[in-house]
Amino acid sequence: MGCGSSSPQQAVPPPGGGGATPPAPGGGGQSGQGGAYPANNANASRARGSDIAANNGVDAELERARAEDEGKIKMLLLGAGESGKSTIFKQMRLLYNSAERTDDDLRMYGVVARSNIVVAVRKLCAHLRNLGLEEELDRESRDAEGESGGGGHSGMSVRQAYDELMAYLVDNTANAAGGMDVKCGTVGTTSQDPSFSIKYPPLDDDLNTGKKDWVGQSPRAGLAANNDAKLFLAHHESIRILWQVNIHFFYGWGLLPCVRFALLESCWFCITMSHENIGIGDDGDSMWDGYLIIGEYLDDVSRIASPDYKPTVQDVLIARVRTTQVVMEKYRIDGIDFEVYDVGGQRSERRKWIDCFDSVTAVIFVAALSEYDQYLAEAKRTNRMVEALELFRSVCNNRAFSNTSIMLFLNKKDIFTEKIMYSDIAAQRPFCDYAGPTKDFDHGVLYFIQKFKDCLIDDEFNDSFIHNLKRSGFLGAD
Ligand SMILES: Nc1nc2c(ncn2[C@@H]2O[C@H](COP(=O)(O)OP(=O)(O)OP(=O)(O)O)[C@@H](O)[C@H]2O)c(=O)[nH]1
Ligand SMILES: [Mg+2]
Repeated sequence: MGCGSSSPQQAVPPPGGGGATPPAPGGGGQSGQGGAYPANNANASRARGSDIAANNGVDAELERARAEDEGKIKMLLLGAGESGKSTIFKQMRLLYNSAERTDDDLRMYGVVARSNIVVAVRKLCAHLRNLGLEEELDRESRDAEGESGGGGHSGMSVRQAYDELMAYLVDNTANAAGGMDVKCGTVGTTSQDPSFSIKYPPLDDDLNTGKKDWVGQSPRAGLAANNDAKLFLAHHESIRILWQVNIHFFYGWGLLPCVRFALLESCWFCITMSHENIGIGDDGDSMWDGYLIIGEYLDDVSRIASPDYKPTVQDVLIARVRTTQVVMEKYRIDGIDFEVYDVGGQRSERRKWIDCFDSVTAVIFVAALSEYDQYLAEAKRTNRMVEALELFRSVCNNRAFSNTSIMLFLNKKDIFTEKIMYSDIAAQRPFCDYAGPTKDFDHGVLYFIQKFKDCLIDDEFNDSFIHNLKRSGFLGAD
């Protein structure tokens, strides 16, 4: 999504974090070495005395830290990109940290939610066009509008909404600038009405009310996300209109056939081909996660567009921000101190992992079950599940974790359930040895569990360490 390194949690400093800190006065290793301050004997012995006192202080401090460390549980969330680590991290925070998120955090997530919607809608519109479905969109939406009585209070048709979104979100053929009236309708067919103009809102003001937008901008969300959030505010009505005829897709009804087809195709597209081909840049995220955003955010566009909008707990949970820093949260659960670390999973992020490999009590390895037929954002020919297995192998067999418990969390079960209905496991080259029945959840899960077990050199992996996560309560193992 390209929102930059905007995690709201505590960022972890590099190892030996005090490296850049100036030496404490009197505590430096150079005193008494005939350095900058020559001392007489009395001074020298006083200096030695203070050295000893300082050393004792340091020793006591180290001892205290060691004792503290001994009772502390340090947990790492590891796994490939987009496997769901940060979502679990956020879920843990919900369970164990009662502190409210700061307004600064919420503003960041507000920007991210809005930009997530734009990214998903951008992909959807681009695929509708790439698949030559514009005519169908016209026809089907006219039928649907006939039944529902039109596009809502703006009077815009679905096709006009689509054309506006194509122009502003996909093609950038209509460039918006703060506070200027701009024309729309440079692409497409039906919205080339020159009277069709929209006002691009100045940053913090709602288009219609002029009211200050609570979310505004968030430097922590990164430039791209802020720009997309601005686009969202300018075009949320079109997004709503395009979506309203598709409401409740997730519950199995109401989606225009062409939009449903584009959604499914776009998922296949991301699975089987490179994002580059669709010419809208590669945010590195799969359309399947766009699915979730489409399913959960898009029904709520008006709320999210409101100037009073403050992200809810659920909005924060599903907001997708690629992790680019190691972040840590501390909890105290039943009198035991926990430190939980979240890391970025994409290949370029993994070199930062080593910074937190010291004295780890437990690793939670997160793998998305649904990724068996998807390819990496950062290496388009590598199957995501194969990558997860390789990564798991290297984590389990890493000497740094020889005394560490490793738990495997199998995530995105909801997507897996839906996907196996039409994406055969055995049809994927790396998993052509799958001999179970098609469309069978249990056999599919057992097959992948065995694949993970096969990664272990010794066979000590205990089944109780394997968890399937529920979609709605991510941490509930079943
Ligand atoms: N449908 C569904 N989506 C999920 C689930 N878990 C996570 N997601 C979505 O998957 C996307 C990626 O999740 P993240 O938690 O950001 O993944 P990550 O492992 O932290 O990714 P990196 O930070 O890039 O390493 C987000 O859009 C989540 O909302 C799940 O169980 N089901
Ligand atoms: Mg993350």
